[in-house]
Amino acid sequence: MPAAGNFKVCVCGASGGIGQPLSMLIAMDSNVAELAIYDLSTAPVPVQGVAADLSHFERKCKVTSYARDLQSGATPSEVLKEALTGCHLVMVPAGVPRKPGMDRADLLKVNIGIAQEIVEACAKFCPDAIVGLIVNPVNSVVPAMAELYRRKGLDSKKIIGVTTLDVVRANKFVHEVTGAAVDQINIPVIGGHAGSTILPLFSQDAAGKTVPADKLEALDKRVQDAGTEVVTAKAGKGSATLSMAYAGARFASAVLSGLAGERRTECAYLESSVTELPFFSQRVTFGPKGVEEVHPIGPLSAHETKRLEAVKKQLKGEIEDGINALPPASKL
Ligand SMILES: NC(=O)C1=CN([C@@H]2O[C@H](COP(=O)(O)OP(=O)(O)OC[C@H]3O[C@@H](n4cnc5c(N)ncnc54)[C@H](O)[C@@H]3O)[C@@H](O)[C@H]2O)C=CC1
Ligand SMILES: O=C([O-])CC(=O)C(=O)O
Repeated sequence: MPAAGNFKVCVCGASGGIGQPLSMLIAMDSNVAELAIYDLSTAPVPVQGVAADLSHFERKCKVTSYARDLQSGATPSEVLKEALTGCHLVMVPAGVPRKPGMDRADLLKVNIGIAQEIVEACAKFCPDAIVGLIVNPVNSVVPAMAELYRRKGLDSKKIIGVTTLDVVRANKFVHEVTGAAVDQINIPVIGGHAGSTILPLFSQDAAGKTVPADKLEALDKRVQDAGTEVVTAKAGKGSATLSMAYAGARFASAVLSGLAGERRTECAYLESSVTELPFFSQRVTFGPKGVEEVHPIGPLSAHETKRLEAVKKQLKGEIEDGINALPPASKL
């Protein structure tokens, strides 16, 4: 593993609403020496233009771009070979966002194919890299892509769903209710990343514990519905992009710091044995080899214990939906 400051990162879907600000924040991370960005030639902004723009930062990071022209017949693997070779971390915000009235699960059919072509290329060209999947529905896409890695004999714990935005939101909302310093709040959010599968553990944080009992349920519900709050406010023009880029950069920074030997802990969704479900989001410590420790859930309040049962019920079905949506092994 290279020393701190010498990592290569690829962002796939870099011209999109999340991809552009995420690429910007990653290019500013002092651990990143090279940033490769990838998108389709049909993206609203040419990815070459995003790279030209990013390459003017007064930062050491070298930025390269890769566009897949759908007319040329080039496969994702052909275009991604150079982008992915030597990568330590691949972030994937490529995919379709939801519109008002849709659930994240409605995106599975289209987004699983997008995730698959990128993850297949990661398996070929950077099988040891951590792959951070932002693309929705995280609850289903991550199990499917981890299964794809497993079938290829690769480490399925390299495939990680980015749920950091749920923690970021829970921290901000607790700050608003309690007035506690926002940088002192760290609410673990466990379970999954859709509706009632999102379970903030207010009882495990000093400020979270002080939320008045009569406000707890509404706060829990607000964290669950925060994505929809943004989708509704954007009125058909997309979902959270800026807060997601902020959260994605926080996740990327934790992974790269860990690889550099400075261990960091974040909540993340991956293959897990902390519950009877095969995939779950919980606190994870990133170290020099990637995922170093998957932490147990810890003590829960009565409200959280009750909610956990509902989380498991919904998440179980969404994990199965993802794995069932993956083409049979022979077609991979
Ligand atoms: N995990 C989380 O907490 C969150 C996840 N999301 C998800 O992130 C995804 C992206 O959202 P936005 O950036 O707002 O969408 P967007 O439409 O603004 O950008 C998506 C980008 O992906 C590119 N793309 C599409 N198909 C591709 C392919 N086959 N190969 C490479 N690039 C491809 C598009 O050209 C576009 O530039 C959505 O699925 C959304 O639901 C959004 C917010 C939070
Ligand atoms: O709500 C959406 O569709 C996007 C998302 O995952 C979020 O903002 O948490």
